[in-house]
Amino acid sequence: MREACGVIGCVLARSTPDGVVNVARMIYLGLVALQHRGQESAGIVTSEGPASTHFNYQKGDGLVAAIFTDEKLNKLKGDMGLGHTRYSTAGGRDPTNTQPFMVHTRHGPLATAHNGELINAMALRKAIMDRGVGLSTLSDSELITQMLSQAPPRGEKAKPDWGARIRHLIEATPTAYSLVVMQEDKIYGVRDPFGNRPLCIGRLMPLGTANDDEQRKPLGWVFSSESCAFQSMGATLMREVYPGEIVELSPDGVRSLDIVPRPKRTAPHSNAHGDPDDIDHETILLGPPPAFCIFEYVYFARADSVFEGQQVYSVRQRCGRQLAIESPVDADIISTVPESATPAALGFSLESGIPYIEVLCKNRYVGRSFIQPDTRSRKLAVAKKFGALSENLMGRRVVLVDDSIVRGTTVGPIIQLLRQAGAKEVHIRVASPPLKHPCYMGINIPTRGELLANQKPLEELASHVGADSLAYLSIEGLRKAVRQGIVLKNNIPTGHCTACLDGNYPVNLEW
Ligand SMILES: O=P(O)(O)OC[C@H]1O[C@H](OP(=O)(O)OP(=O)(O)O)[C@H](O)[C@@H]1O
Ligand SMILES: NC(=O)CC[C@H](N)C(=O)O
Ligand code: SF4
Ligand SMILES: [Mg+2]
Repeated sequence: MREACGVIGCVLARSTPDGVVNVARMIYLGLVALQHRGQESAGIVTSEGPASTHFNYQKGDGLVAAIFTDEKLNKLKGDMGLGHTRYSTAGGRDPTNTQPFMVHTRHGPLATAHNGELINAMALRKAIMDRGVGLSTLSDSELITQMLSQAPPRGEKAKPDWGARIRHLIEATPTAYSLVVMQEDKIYGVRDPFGNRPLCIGRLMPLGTANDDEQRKPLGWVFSSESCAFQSMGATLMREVYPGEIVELSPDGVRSLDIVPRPKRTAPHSNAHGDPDDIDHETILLGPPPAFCIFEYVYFARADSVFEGQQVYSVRQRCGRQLAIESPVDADIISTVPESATPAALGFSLESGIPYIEVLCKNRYVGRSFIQPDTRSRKLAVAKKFGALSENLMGRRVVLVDDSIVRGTTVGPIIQLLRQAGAKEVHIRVASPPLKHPCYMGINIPTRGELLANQKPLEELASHVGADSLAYLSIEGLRKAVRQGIVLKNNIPTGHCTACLDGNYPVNLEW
């Protein structure tokens, strides 16, 4: 499986003295924390203020730490900026698709960074080209940048109305996107009305003082795909951007401009915390439920990130507990396929009372996913990533928990490895339901045929991969584990996309 992208936006407070915070370095730290979301390319764009005729930018291929040398970071001057770390879903790996995207508009430079995939990209592309606008890439994210560079159909008075432009974009494309948009001295954070991809707001705080955010003056404000980035930046989580919400960060603070519900619109004002304070719940409740990607909980996000008021780690642990209830095994030890499955394996162990013991040593220098062209390379890729802890395994009946099976690239060779190292039995327990349908919303889940769960009937999968038994968590079990810890302010409704599991896409696909 491939990850989603990671986005960052950062604005310094007007009162922050020069030289106290280096924005480019803050964004860099945030991107390093979001590295698990994309490993193909990354970029940072900074602005030196509303009077500037251009933005400063640096982009490159590969991992964040390798791209942004001291020399490059020193060139990124300015008190606000955007960052992006990419896994391509549209337009391929070509360097022209590396984000953030930038264009010069009638009102100065504009930059955008996008996590997700526009489900109606083809139609939007055609509409933009029909207006005589040329596009320079095949990326869906360029379409967003182009649409925002034009006035909305209702027109504008003397100045551009960025809230109205973004609202028009949201109305034109229902999902899937979390965006950061920089223009003049503002950064806008936007989640699509289904809230399919994550985005949260943080306060950049002075370091080494008491942990009382309300009493201290923030040094600035940040957007991030995941809250795990805030700790690395010395920021604290304020809240998530709500589905359909447009939030503005400026040197003066955080302001909620609008929430575009599914399907009607309200216009809330915001209080001192940037929270919308007059949400029209009736209108929001009338629409279909939100569709936050449930796989953020299962696999994509870092375990210390918080979504919907709960830490991802706790959800994964509850998935493991639920799996132990649904598919118990008589065994000697419970173990994990490091890393993202570890909380689920611990949950399985706690629920079953069977001890948790590590059986695989993971090479920390091998990245998350390893897509190799042929079977031999794939098997060797597993050997490259994992070594067996044979003394923990010898003669034992092992339950091996993984968070998900996509192509089955990992599971088969690992079972072989454990047996060769002396395991007596290997039982596979998967802490998510079978993946049967492709994703069109920003995650590269392959075609139906490539998905292991579609290759054999469930009863035959264990012998197909060489396990003594194999069982998945049920869809209801996953939903229960996710819903149990949700804590939301303002009674905003919740809902999760489970399309890759049950084929129920949040919107009608146009093809
Ligand atoms: O069935 P497959 O096609 O092999 O894909 C599933 C595996 O890929 C992921 O791990 P990954 O190595 O990407 O990341 P991790 O180290 O965070 O677990 C996931 O956690 C599974 O282990
Ligand atoms: N993984 C993502 O979120 C990708 C964003 C965008 N569709 C791109 O391909 O650049
Ligand atoms: S189809 Fe699956 S991976 Fe894609 S958004 Fe929905 S839950 Fe997430
Ligand atoms: Mg894994």
